[in-house]
Amino acid sequence: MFHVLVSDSISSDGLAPLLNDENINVVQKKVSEVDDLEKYDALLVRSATKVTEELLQKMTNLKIVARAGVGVDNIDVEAATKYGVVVINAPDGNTISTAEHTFAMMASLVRHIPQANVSVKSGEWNRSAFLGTELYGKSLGIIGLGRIGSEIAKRAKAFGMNVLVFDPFLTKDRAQKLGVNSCKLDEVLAQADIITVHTPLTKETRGLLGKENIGKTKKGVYLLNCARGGIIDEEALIHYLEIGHVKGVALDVFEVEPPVNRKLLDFEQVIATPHLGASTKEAQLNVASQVAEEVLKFLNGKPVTNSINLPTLTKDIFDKIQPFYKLAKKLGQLASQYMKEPVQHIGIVYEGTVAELETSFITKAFLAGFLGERVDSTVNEVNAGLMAKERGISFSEKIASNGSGYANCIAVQVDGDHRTFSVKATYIPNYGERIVDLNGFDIDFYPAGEVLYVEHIDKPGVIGRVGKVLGDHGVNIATMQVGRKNIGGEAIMVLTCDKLIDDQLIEALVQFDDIVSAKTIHL
Ligand SMILES: NC(=O)C1=CN([C@@H]2O[C@H](COP(=O)(O)OP(=O)(O)OC[C@H]3O[C@@H](n4cnc5c(N)ncnc54)[C@H](O)[C@@H]3O)[C@@H](O)[C@H]2O)C=CC1
Ligand SMILES: O=C(O)CCC(=O)C(=O)O
Repeated sequence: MFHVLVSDSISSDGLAPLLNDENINVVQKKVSEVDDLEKYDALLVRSATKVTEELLQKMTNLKIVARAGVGVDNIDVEAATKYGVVVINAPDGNTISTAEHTFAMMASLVRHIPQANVSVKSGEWNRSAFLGTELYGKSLGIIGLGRIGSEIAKRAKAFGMNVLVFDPFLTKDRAQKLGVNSCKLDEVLAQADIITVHTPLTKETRGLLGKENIGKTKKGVYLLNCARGGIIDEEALIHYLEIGHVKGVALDVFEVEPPVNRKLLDFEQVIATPHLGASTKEAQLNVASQVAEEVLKFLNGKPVTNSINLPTLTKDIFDKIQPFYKLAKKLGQLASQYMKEPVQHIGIVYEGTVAELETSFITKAFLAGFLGERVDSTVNEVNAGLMAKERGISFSEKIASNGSGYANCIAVQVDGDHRTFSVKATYIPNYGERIVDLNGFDIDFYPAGEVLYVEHIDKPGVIGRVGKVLGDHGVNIATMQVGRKNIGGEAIMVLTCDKLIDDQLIEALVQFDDIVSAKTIHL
């Protein structure tokens, strides 16, 4: 008998596969009301239950946590991974509902429907107070064109809106297919009449619309957040509402839920819902049945698809693959940070001993590393292939014989909209990972920590200048490697540093004529 705890309100119809299984005992109670937490094999949550490390420590028999929804920011995925607990979600069950809710919020916002509703119900008939704006012909800025953003784009086009999108990972092909204009963030900010955010909450997106960026928007802009509290900074919003720069705001999500920032909610031109994006019968049935079926499969020893953290390989095979899996993931992070532009194709070639292993899993590890820099924490080797395809990135793998001269070698080429990036790496048992070729330059370094990548002309004094700039900024160099194709020609320098390299340091480096570019990469 398996014990399953459902600790948030999840559709009972959707839970039917679990409720109807006589080998499964389902308890529907809040975590705080359960005193035998240690007996449960599975935990099903929405966003109210916080799956903390402390809770995981108490649930000693727990094998799987299922999130009936998309965002897993209420689950400590790292701690779950540490305790060997699989975390799954239902990534697309609530996409349509959230897109429709956002659209409803947008229409309500520009036509003052919530305010007019309150006014009529209180006995007033004040038609002139609620003069609205048409959506037709307006420019809608969408930040984050994933599942939800794409559905909003389709609806906006049907309303005759001009759709401007900022998503650093949006390819030309996908933008063309959806009929949207792919823009830089500043272009969206400057041109959009209405801006809606649909990214996950990550360290890059927290405060994405903060004091500086909201300041770049048109006076009279409308802003919406139906993704995650914190992507639009609440204090900055208050400021721009107070000075009349922002005309109206629609919020479904808040930095703290329920919201504590009453000042924001007190503005007449702010409309709000209590995190209702996914609250439809359909979405709740979808996400509940998706996770119920996955949990049932998992408890019966079958592989699951929407796993956030753990791979589904046997330990024996995983142990052999692990060094290459770790290396491939780092290569993915390296390529993603180097490219910082839309990518069309990723080609991976395996040589030597690595080619005898389950390379499709290693390719997925590369994709997980690559997409993890761009999408959110829900990317892993289980879902990376699907996610890459969804984002218009094709990938291929080949097995080659010899060539590199190393006992094993992973060679990757990434083709972007404007350029190509290539890297070769090897794993030497008892020694470690080495990058042995970067963009066609022979090099040899251990990929870890803060990496400074400098493209320069091979001339005397360049290395000294770089060293001095780092010294002047208090950055200690741990290792340094140079590579060139011919004397006096193009060259690269790869330094690993003991401290974060900031934008000022990069600006100081690119002042020199012989330094073509400088980038930081965190591995
Ligand atoms: N209000 C609600 O009830 C719901 C809210 N959500 C939230 O909506 C978010 C988006 O959901 P999906 O569309 O399913 O996710 P998704 O993963 O399909 O799309 C996210 C998109 O954001 C883009 N992105 C990542 N970092 C970015 C950045 N710095 N700047 C611009 N774009 C960036 C990614 O490239 C991707 O295309 C979820 O992470 C979740 O937090 C999801 C469902 C319901
Ligand atoms: O469970 C809910 O209603 C919240 C949905 C959500 O925010 C998500 O799926 O990320």
